[in-house]
Amino acid sequence: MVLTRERNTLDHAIWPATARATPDGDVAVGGVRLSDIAERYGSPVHVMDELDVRQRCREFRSAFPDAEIAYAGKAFLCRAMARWIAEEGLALDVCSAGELAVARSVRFPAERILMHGNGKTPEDLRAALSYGVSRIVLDCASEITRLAALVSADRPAQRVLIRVAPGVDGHTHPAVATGGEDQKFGFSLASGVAAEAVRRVLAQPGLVLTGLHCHIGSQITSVTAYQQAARRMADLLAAVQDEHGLVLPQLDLGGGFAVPYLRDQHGLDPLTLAEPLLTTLRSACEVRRVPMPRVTLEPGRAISARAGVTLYRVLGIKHTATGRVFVTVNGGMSDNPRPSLYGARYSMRLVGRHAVPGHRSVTVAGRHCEAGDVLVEDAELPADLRPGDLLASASTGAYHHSMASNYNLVPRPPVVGVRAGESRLLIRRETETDLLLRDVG
Ligand SMILES: Cc1ncc(COP(=O)(O)O)c(C=O)c1O
Ligand SMILES: N[C@@H](CCCC[NH3+])C(=O)O
Repeated sequence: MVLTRERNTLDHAIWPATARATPDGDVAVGGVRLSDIAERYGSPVHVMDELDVRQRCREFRSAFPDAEIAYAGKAFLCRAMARWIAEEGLALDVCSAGELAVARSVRFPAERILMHGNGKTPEDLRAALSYGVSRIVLDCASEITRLAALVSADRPAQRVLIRVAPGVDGHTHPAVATGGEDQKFGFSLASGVAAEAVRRVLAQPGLVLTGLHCHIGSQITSVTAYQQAARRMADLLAAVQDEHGLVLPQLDLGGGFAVPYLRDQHGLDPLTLAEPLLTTLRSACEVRRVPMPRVTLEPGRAISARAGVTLYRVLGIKHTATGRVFVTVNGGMSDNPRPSLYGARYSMRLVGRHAVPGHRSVTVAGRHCEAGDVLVEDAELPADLRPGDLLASASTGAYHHSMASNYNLVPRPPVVGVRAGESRLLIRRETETDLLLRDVG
């Protein structure tokens, strides 16, 4: 069997750190063959490379040694992930009582948890207070009074940050752009609403303002956008110092650092960002005569995306009258909604066997009842692809399982962790019994 080198290599920009192509056409991640994982746990199945996650955590910590790195749990959270994050010394950003429940179940240190959300419910706030999370990031005026009312007189004041909309364009997909004025997150800096939020928080005895926060969006490649946000936030730090004589010790610049999903795409790695961002912030603080605050960063995707691989079985191959070839797999928009939500592009690779030479461009479609349920529009796959073959999609560790749905009442796939030649179930496959449990009518 002849295989070109190009097709048998793995691009580690998008595949997990431990991924290796095996001589017989398979891929091993964490020392475990993907075809063995599909055999043992069924498909579709998400695979998470523990070492990849840990390495990404270490890269952030060494690029920003003085900063707090808070993993954004919305990208992917389960108990094992929360333990890895805690062990690597990161903090955790949660944005619901549900995410907090996972953190709580592994006793993630409350001192290292921040709670976010533009619409936190009273239940979210109560859960945060009851676990004693170190900071709650306030996002709208009514939340200031709601939280203050929940903080009882006999407990210590709650530390809070204020989320600011800094008016920065991160040049990303509109659905995940959160730095500008015309979106739902935060208090506007330009209109003075953020400065008014500071006044309101300072008037609440149950709340202690410890800093400011902004998050300009997700999948951002521009260092300049982060620099601009840092300057604008330094403006507000200075304004708070001037008006209230208050030095805020923390500045949370959010997450959003891009990762590549295809070999020709660019990401924004922590080492590239660190020096220009911190230099900009330091000099902005100097010019405005405010002390340099402690920086927090909140990477989600940049920690977990590349650790993930999703495996699918080919169910059928269809040739349309227009000449298009559809390869239908046993998953789709319920385990990966990103192509239909953002037009996100992915790769697909045959694993588990060698193909005879010869590739063609095909559309990999999901099993859901939507014409738009397409995972990859233009996958280069072997011409001898057949039903039963196993396909692997790389960079699926962030915003896949966490955004999965039960559309068409298809149970959500399991998540399997791999490390040092061993695999273990982290989240089991959802069953029809699970689905029926909620249906109590
Ligand atoms: C407040 C906040 N922090 C951090 C993140 C993590 O974003 P990303 O996964 O793009 O790093 C998000 C999501 O965009 C967010 O809303
Ligand atoms: N869900 C988005 C990112 C949103 C980040 C959360 N604020 C994605 O899949 O790219």
